[in-house]
Amino acid sequence: MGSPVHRVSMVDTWSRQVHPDIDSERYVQSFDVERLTNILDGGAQNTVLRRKVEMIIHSNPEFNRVDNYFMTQNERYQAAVKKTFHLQMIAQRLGWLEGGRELDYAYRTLSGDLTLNLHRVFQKALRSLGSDEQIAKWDPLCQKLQIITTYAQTELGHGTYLQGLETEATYDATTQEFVIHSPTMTATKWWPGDLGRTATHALVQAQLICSGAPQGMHAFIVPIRSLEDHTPLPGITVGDIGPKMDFDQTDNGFLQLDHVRIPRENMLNRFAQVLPDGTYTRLGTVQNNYLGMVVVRVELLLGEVLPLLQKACVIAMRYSVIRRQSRLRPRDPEAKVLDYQTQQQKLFPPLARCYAFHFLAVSLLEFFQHSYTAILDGDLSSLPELHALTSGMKAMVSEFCTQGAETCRRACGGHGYSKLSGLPSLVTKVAASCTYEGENTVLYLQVARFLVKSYLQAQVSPSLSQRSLPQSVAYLTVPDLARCPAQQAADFLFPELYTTAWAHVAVRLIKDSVHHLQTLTQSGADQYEAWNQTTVIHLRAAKAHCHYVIVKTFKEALKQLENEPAIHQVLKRLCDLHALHGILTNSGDFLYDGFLSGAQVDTVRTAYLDLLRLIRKDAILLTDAFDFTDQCLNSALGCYDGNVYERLFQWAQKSPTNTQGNPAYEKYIKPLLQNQRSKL
Ligand SMILES: CCCCCCC/C=C/C(=O)SCCNC(=O)CCNC(=O)[C@H](O)C(C)(C)COP(=O)(O)OP(=O)(O)OC[C@H]1O[C@@H](n2cnc3c(N)ncnc32)[C@H](O)[C@@H]1OP(=O)(O)O
Ligand SMILES: Cc1cc2nc3c(=O)[nH]c(=O)nc-3n(C[C@H](O)[C@H](O)[C@H](O)COP(=O)(O)OP(=O)(O)OC[C@H]3O[C@@H](n4cnc5c(N)ncnc54)[C@H](O)[C@@H]3O)c2cc1C
Repeated sequence: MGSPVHRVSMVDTWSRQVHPDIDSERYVQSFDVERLTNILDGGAQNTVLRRKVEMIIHSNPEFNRVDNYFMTQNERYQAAVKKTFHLQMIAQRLGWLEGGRELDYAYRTLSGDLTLNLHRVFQKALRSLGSDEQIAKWDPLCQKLQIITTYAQTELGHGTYLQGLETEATYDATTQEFVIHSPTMTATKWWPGDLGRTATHALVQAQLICSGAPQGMHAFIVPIRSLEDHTPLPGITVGDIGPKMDFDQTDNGFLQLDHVRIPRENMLNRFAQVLPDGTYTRLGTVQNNYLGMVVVRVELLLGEVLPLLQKACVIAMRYSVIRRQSRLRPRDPEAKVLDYQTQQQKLFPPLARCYAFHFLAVSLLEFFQHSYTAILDGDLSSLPELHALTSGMKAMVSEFCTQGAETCRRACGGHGYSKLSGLPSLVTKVAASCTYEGENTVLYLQVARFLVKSYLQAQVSPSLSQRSLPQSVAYLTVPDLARCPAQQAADFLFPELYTTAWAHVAVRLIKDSVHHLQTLTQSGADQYEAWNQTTVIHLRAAKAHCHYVIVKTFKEALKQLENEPAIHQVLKRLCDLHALHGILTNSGDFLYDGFLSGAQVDTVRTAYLDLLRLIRKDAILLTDAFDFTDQCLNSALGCYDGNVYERLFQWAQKSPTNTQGNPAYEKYIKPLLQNQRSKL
């Protein structure tokens, strides 16, 4: 078993006693929590390493985060720079490499406290879009922080529609340079992280113009600040975009370029290049230059988005066994709020999603690693499926993590509204993930486009396409059940059954979306108008497909755990809950064509409610298994020991509003009172 000491706060020396209400949740363990942590970490040796990294960080006062909630935007930024560079020094001393496990664990531990996230995005884009020589030149500079970089794609006028970007990169063959220019106000780069005050170089996505002809979006490395004193270079106007919903630690910035000249070698040229005389050559389509985004979408899920929901679940679950409110029976003591079925209904579906999304992200990463090397070598055959999968999964995971985090916040009642609970900042952070790296609706529609193509391919030659269709849509050719055979609640607890049910709904909705599209085009609408008039229908189909992929992946992950019965049992319950919750919240889609009857939906609900009861006894252990330290959670409600009220009270005392007197009294209240008194 894992040592609880590791998880207990090291900052609050007064609280060493674990609250009996949370202690009792850990008495009887129906599975080995430590083993589940190991599984989530990808092996026991990783757990050991992660904890070692956490110890190094937590024992270092430079990384203290207790004052975070009381800082201004400026203070947060400065603290983040300080911590980021301190971490880099530690990493250099201990030999932690970028991309290595130790630094990844350090980033996880300090998530939300560091800056230079876009420096890492730049590196991923460089490795995807740069030639081997370009990587060899720029990557070491990035690694040693000799240059600080950002990824500058979005403009004031365009974020989604990359073909609409206005920044120009015009090739001048006489000097063999590109002239990078923002021709309009709306061409101003807007949003890139680390740009406002920190970066020395930007990867600028711009429309390439060669011999007078536009060639679409390409990536250029542009120096923007002096390496001597960080002042903006000639032709560069740069600054911070101002207050945001969150991400105070990040200097999201703006950038205007006035005919800035860079050498020809600064265009990233793995997939396209400009020869000295201005001849342009390209491998495949211009969309290959979007590869950097695909990479980041995959890595975001496990690295950034999912931990936000996991943390929200840990906090809300722990608080819910400490918080006692009302009585279940008149003579009982007040009940833990987690014992109310409605509280379980709030918290257990997000908890189940934490696990579903974990196994999804692991499987997606495997698929990605498998196809990425081939793509870099010029074999682009897996790119359409990779793009569709990463787009869909990024959209669904961020959508449900955002929804789940807000549900957790509200499940904590009034205290969930206090920043000291940690929940508001989790909610506002995760909300951004629905927008950055591709706005979710837009990404779902990319999935829909892929589904329409795949469906049509499957129709042309079902037997041929059974072999040639990408694996994630192979189910489009599998003979479908018209009616669900399940009758009893227990029948719905077969992963094969509910995966088939989701496949049925996805196929029907995809077929329906294609039908509507074709009906409109046959009635005279052009293909673009027909597409727009059916996008609401396509969106639904894309979401059903994503549900199917996630349920199927969870089912397959369970299969790998069959030799660990206790863990298998508890995760199977979560998988069942996840799938059945999805059916219940989308029951119209299952009822529509009679796949399920009303009576069967009732039976699904019976099975689902039973699962809530079963999961209840393991709920705290299932969140303990995420193994976040108290420092990492930084929540007065979510600490391992459950001493919620003491901590909330103590933390509130640190507020400057309590420690710095009340200047408003001296300035406004006192004079008014004195004035009134003098008139009496
Ligand atoms: C601690 C927290 C850290 C937080 C860090 C946050 C950092 C955030 C960074 C950012 O946000 S960077 C900016 C991200 N921006 C985006 O993601 C933009 C979103 N837009 C797009 O991805 C694309 O423009 C689009 C929406 C996919 C559409 O592009 P376009 O209009 O050019 O293409 P289409 O006409 O729709 O499609 C043509 C063809 O190309 C295929 N395709 C599109 N994208 C890709 C891709 N990435 N990879 C491969 N293929 C792609 C598409 O499927 C079409 O194929 P066919 O159907 O014609 O076969
Ligand atoms: C916190 C944060 C950090 C960011 N960091 C960076 C960064 O480092 N670098 C960078 O380059 N960018 C960054 N961005 C920008 C981000 O990538 C874009 O905001 C995002 O891609 C969405 O684009 P947009 O803002 O143009 O939204 P829009 O596309 O204008 O979306 C507005 C609405 O229009 C809808 N819409 C748009 N197009 C379509 C369509 N074709 N069909 C149907 N509906 C459509 C959307 O669904 C949405 O409802 C960041 C943004 C945030 C919030």
